[in-house]
Amino acid sequence: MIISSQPANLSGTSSAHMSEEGVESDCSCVGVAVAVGESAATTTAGAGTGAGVGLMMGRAARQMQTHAMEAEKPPTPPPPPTPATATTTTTTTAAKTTTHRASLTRPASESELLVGTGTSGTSSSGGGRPGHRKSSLALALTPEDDSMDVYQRNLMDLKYPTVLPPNPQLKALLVFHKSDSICEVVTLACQRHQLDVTLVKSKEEALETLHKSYATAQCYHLIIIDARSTKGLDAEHIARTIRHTHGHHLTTIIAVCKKSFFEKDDALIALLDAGVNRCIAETTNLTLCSVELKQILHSIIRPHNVMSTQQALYTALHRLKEVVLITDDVLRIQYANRATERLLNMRLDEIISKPLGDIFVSDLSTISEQGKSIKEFDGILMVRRKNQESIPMHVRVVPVACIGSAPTHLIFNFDIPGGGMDFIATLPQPKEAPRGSLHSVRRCSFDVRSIASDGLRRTSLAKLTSLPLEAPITKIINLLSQVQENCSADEARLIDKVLDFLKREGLYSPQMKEIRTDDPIATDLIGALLTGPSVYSSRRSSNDSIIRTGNSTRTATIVPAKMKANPIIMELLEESLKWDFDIFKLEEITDYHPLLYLGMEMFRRFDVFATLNIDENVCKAWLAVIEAHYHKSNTYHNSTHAADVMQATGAFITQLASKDMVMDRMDEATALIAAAAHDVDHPGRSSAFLCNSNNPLAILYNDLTVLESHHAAITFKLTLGDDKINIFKNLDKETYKSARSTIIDMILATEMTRHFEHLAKFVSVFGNEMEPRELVQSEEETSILMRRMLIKVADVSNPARPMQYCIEWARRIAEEYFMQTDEEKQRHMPIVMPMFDRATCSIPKSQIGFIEYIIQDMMHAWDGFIDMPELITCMQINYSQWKKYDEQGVNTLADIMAKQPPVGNKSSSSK
Ligand SMILES: Nc1ncnc2c1ncn2[C@@H]1O[C@@H]2COP(=O)(O)O[C@H]2[C@H]1O
Repeated sequence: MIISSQPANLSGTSSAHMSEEGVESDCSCVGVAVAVGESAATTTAGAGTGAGVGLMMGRAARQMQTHAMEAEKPPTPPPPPTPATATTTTTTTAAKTTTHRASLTRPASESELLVGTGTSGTSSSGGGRPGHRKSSLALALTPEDDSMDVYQRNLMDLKYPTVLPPNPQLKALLVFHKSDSICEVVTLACQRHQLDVTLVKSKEEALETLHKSYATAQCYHLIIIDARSTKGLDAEHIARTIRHTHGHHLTTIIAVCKKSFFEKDDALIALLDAGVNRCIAETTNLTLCSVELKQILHSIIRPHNVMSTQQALYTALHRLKEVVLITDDVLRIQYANRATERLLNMRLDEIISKPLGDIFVSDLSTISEQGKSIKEFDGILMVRRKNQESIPMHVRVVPVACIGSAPTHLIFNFDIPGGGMDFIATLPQPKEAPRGSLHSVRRCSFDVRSIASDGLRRTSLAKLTSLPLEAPITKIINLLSQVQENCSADEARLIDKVLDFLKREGLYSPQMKEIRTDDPIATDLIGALLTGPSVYSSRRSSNDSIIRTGNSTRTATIVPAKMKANPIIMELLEESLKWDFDIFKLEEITDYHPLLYLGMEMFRRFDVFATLNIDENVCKAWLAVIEAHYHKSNTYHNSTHAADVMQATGAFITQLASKDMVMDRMDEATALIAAAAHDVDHPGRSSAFLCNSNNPLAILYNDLTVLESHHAAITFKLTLGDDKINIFKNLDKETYKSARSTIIDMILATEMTRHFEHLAKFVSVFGNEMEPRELVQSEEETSILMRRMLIKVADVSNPARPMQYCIEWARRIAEEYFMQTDEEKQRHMPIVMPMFDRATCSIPKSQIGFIEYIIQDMMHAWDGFIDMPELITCMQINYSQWKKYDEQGVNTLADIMAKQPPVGNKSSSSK
């Protein structure tokens, strides 16, 4: 006695709604996968577009037209089953039990076998070798009889080739609490049908075995659970759990129940509801059990295999470049492939279930009439796209009967009159993975063979695919390509654009075109800051001479200045962590040694002496030497700027700590050291200038990150070059290595050509709702991003300082730019920022541009992270002030300075 479940276990695939008749009908009209020429078999997702039609038609359809109706004839009936003989069933040793093997591999006795063979199914007949399945063709083409000669006969009968379903060695997992006689009979029945049997005794063991089988892609096709009593095993629970286990939603589950269960249906229905496909009654009769099992193999497991073949065909159809639409007999759209979406410029949900009349301008009555009389249509129809544009299409309509003789579906196959596919070319192209990505190479493995005529190329591509290399960007591109498989035409187009950008070089590099071209100051300044020096190289004049900058022989002559215990300095330094700290006053009262004083204060506050395990005097000497290597003649890039950046760094570290984002002591120390040294030996000219003048530094660093490379290198050259100033000398090797790497990374991060790259990365990690630690980045990677942003913001924080300081910094940088322009003019060099000409420059405009393009977003991102609203407030006040000056025509340095109250006692460097 058997109670069958609904074939609910088939749901979840697009083939779910197919009747078996539908499946059989399919065999007459496939061929798409071959026509598409893509690796359909590798893609299982995406084909399930919701169509409930078991019919296919593609390029092959054209040639098939004349045979189409023939194809609708019922398939050739399979020959009757061949009676099995006793001698054909002596193959029970096939089973490879992995668990409790000893109890299962007992060969069946002759008598048992004789009893069991009378009515058993046929697939084990024919002398099949133990553990070896017969030709897959047999199962595929002759569902009721798998002997080779029958297969050949049927193949001859088939007008159109079919796709063979997979035919793996079937594996059965038996979950029996104990190996009693029932368990033995089930085992023997399985072995009789050449199933590879594994026996387990508990739910845990069963799930572990299933997990392993999934992990090794060796899933079980059949699971038989002992459901006779809930004492040993809770079959209902096991079935439910299995259904929720990865890879087992389609596995066939059988429950062996007590005979008495079949008298009241509650228990059986509960089992079926839990995901069991069929309940069978316990029996010690091997024949009965074997027949039950054979029926299960035929009625459940084989259809699953056939269904999986349909999935491959759906995938092929989905990828087809030709437009294929399938309607039901009343012309409601049941299926549309992706080419249809592109043609109509509509999403699938806008197409499916709609009356066909919605997309055709032409009268369709002829088609439906002809459909009823089972004739084909071949002619021109006007198709209406989403934008109401009408286009003529050559349409072929083939009626298909799935059940009975009346057509149940109509297959529409479109192309352009005259065969020109130019129209399609103007639409978004099929979603191929970007060229060059490993994904594209993998997906197009068939194409590789056909396109690459020379074997060498083929081999190298094949090698490429097997390399375990995949950049994160490739992963992103692959993921997006996967998304494209199933999205609407509009979304696919957008993703195309995204992919286009992702494939470009310099992902995070700013694009000049985004800068307003009618704003020459912004164009000049931002262009000079954000683009590499190469843009200027073509403008280099031939008579440029090599100049030497800096003085790298100062080390020996530096004598650390005696620090005066000046109460005014000490009082000022009390405020050294405040955002409105007066760095210019410190510059003045320390006699232009702000870095030494501020540096010592910061080192003391953040316990750097202890962290580096170094004497205070070494630190003092180090600061003095570093300060001495800042050029006093620079109006902006002097040691006051270094002290200012160090002060901002200290303020940020303090704020981070107050927000429970404490940096470790070494990170604090390295951040302060990097800040102090980040512009050391700056020549007061930009990298572009150095490149244009063939400066030795530009030659040394190949025009790349010239100044920042120099600042980092000279920092270590000076530090390691003199034991008296070597602040790292007591660090162990590993700690030193890591500290050095952090300092170099931070100094290099101040290079403005990579400004947007750093900002974008920071925002993508910290601007996210998720906790940074939940993102792909490691903790170390996120802390690197944070440190880079910290020093960058500190470096260009001057527009977010209180207004009088902001204006003074603007004056200093403008003056330094002017001096560069002066020299460029004088030496007939390319002028990097022509607008920074002291005679004509508008300082407010330059500051407005600088804030708008560089500072604003960064400050908001940083404030969002660190929570220092005073940065934003100051920046906004300054911005309004610059706007006001601009409106008032207060442009030159002189005009602006005339409006300011005195700041400190201006030095020669700040005049
Ligand atoms: N207020 C400002 N106005 C214009 N440019 C600035 C200003 N502050 C900093 N900069 C530029 O930003 C750059 C940051 O890196 P540098 O310190 O090498 O050089 C800096 C200057 O070129």
